[in-house]
Amino acid sequence: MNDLKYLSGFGSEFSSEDPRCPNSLPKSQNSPQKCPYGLYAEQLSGSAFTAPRHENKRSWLYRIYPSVCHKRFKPFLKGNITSDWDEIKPDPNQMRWNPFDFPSSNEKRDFVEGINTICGAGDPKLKLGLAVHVYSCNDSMKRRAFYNSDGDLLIVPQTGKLRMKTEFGILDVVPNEICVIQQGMRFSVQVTEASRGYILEVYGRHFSLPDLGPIGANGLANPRDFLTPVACYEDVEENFEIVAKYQGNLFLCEQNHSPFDVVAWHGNYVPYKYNLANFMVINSVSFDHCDPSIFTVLTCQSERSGTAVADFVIFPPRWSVQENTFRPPYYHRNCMSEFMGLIHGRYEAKEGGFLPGGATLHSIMTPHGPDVNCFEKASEEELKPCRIADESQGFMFESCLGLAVTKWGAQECQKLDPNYNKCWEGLKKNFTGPKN
Ligand SMILES: O=C(O)Cc1cc(O)ccc1O
Ligand SMILES: [Fe+2]
Repeated sequence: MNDLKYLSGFGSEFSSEDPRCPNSLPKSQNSPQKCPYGLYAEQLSGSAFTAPRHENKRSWLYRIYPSVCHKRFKPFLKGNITSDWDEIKPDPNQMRWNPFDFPSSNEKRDFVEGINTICGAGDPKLKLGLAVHVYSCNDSMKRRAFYNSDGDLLIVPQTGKLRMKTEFGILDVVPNEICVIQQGMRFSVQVTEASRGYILEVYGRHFSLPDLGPIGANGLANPRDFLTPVACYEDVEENFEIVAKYQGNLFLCEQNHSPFDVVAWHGNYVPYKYNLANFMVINSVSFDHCDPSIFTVLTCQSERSGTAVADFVIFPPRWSVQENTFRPPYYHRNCMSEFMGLIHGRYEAKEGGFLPGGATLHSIMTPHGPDVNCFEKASEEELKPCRIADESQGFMFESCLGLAVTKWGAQECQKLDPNYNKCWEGLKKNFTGPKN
């Protein structure tokens, strides 16, 4: 199973049949009196039935058993997932986390047990807001599947390949790729080594591609580079656990068959992956530093136009050519929250201290920008065309909401770097004008 097949496109109407059951998709209707091969028809709705056509999302799944064939849910008390944003007092300080730990080798932890919430805002009950989590695991989910009833998960692996077995088929996701598993979709994560990464969860709308405006019809993340799996069922009648995240808490129920029993499906509500190396980078070729929104891969919009509950932005390898310009990120204060992670390499504004597998949070209006070394180097360097962020990939989850840090993020993970502010302490006074 190494040559997985994928369907290409973003937001397309796809259809897929497992080749072991030709003609398993009903023709020209969704719900025939009897489905081919004795399958059950089941609709998975990702939008209100009545949502406008351009936002209307649903898929039809043709499966061996309908999903309702399961026992009752009970609380599942593992990991540190939460949507309680009042665990600790607010703290506007710049925050930097050292790389998060892998599980110790004498402990077995699967993906769902290994999710820890760092920060977030809003309420899954109101379908508004987001959460940022990190995961760290060393065991595959065996006869266990997970689904999130609270929203969509954008998963950013940092170490280790994830084999995402979903109801729609199988996706392999390696570091420098991302995947999105949308609300309600069942999946199971298989790993082959200690694995770690980041998760952006959005409670409200689904992710969309940013508008391109004057860029034109092509560029940034192109729709054809988004890949969706093909139908691949298993007919296994054994005990399976279904873990659900519901209103910020985990629950577990059992059933006597595999949830990955979908023989055929069609629709526009699907899981997908994207390779960040396919991002077509657009940037300034004259002077000045573009705002990082120019690197937006996916956005989850709020009701306010042009304002995101969460943007997923990357800092990809590229040429830097601006003339007469301080080329790294400018010093700034932002009305948005900025959570950053590093997949590999180094981030141009902070060559030390911000490490792969770690993170930073610069909260609303909290000042930040290049560290002392970066400022001094970039103020003096000869402005030849040069590659930046080569062999590197940083990213940002940027949100219009104020993010609260959880108890795990602030205390229990023990990764906060108390010396983060020192990186700006040596900034000198270079002022040459009169005193008053
Ligand atoms: O703070 C950061 O490092 C992220 C960032 C990058 C950039 O190029 C411009 C603004 C910005 O917030
Ligand atoms: Fe910033």
